[in-house]
Amino acid sequence: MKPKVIVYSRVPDEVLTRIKKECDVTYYEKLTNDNYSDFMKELTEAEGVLGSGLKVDKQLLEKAKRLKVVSNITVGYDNLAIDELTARGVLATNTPTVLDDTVADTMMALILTTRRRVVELDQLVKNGEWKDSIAEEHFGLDVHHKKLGIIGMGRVGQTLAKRAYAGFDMEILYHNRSRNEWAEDTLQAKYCSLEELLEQSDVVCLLTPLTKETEGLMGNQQFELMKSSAVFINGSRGATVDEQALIHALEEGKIYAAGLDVYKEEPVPVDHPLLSMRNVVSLPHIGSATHETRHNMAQLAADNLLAALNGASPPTPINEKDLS
Ligand SMILES: NC(=O)C1=CN([C@@H]2O[C@H](COP(=O)(O)OP(=O)(O)OC[C@H]3O[C@@H](n4cnc5c(N)ncnc54)[C@H](OP(=O)(O)O)[C@@H]3O)[C@@H](O)[C@H]2O)C=CC1
Ligand SMILES: O=CC(=O)O
Repeated sequence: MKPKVIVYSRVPDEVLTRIKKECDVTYYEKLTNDNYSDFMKELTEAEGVLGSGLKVDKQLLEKAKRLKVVSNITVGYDNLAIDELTARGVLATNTPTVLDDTVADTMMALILTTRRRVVELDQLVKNGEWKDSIAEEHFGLDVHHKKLGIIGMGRVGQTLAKRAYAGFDMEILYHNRSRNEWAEDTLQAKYCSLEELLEQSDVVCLLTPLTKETEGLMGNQQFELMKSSAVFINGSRGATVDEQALIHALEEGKIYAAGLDVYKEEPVPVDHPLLSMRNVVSLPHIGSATHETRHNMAQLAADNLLAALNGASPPTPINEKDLS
């Protein structure tokens, strides 16, 4: 008998067909209030789930007695209670590496749009406010030859650093808990304390995972250390930033602008104060959202799911080594 699997996010037809060849699939393009109770019923029999964004915690796992694998179609896995999964012998997998270039491109886009005021000036043209040659009040700030400080110099961080160093002649600073020798050797990246990085950088880009340690990592004290001409970019998770502190820093001119792909609450409410600020560029969590990359992520998630259900080692496991 084929193993029962739930795919709870939209995946390309080709990927779904591949999973269906080996599994008995229940497919929800997305979970909603209307289908959630059906999903929970299916979960009691499921051996595998595949999708993005589902909060997999103790409560949910208590209902999912037959579960063998949770295949996340994201690299970040702060939605998964890894200790609970491991304690139950459930394998968790994610989709690292295949999205690095696309997410780094998104971060570069936020850096350029915030410093060069691209969105604001686009609005000015479309509103018919371009009456004369643009004067100083609309000038932006350079990106090239400036200092880029990356908090979280991992796979995505170093892919961004490569672009900034080779394409924009930027000087790279970074802060991690451990050293990234590749970035130091190849990009002359300079390892800094968080405080040094914040004080010196013209662009601060946050790319850590969301963990107990990184929750609220950027607060009043941290924004206070930044240059008033610096921009802050968040590509990690919304909860790594105290949003009230960010609003305060922007209102008081303590920083120049912010480029955000992630928010504490997603979708971010339309009346959120950050959305009414002229110097905030806001994206709807689209770091990896290109056709090509989302396709590759879904393929990798399917590879992980099918390997785990076949008793093989999945390509990108999270907790495999902790399962006995
Ligand atoms: N906006 C989007 O669409 C996307 C968002 N992301 C987010 O980016 C995150 C990073 O992805 P990826 O680069 O693949 O992950 P990696 O694990 O490769 O990199 C994470 C980096 O963060 C550092 N880090 C972890 N904890 C801390 C800490 N407490 N203080 C300082 N640095 C820390 C790690 O270094 P060390 O262990 O030495 O501290 C590591 O270098 C994801 O977890 C996800 O949240 C990723 C893809 C798309
Ligand atoms: O936020 C996206 C991810 O892949 O993590």
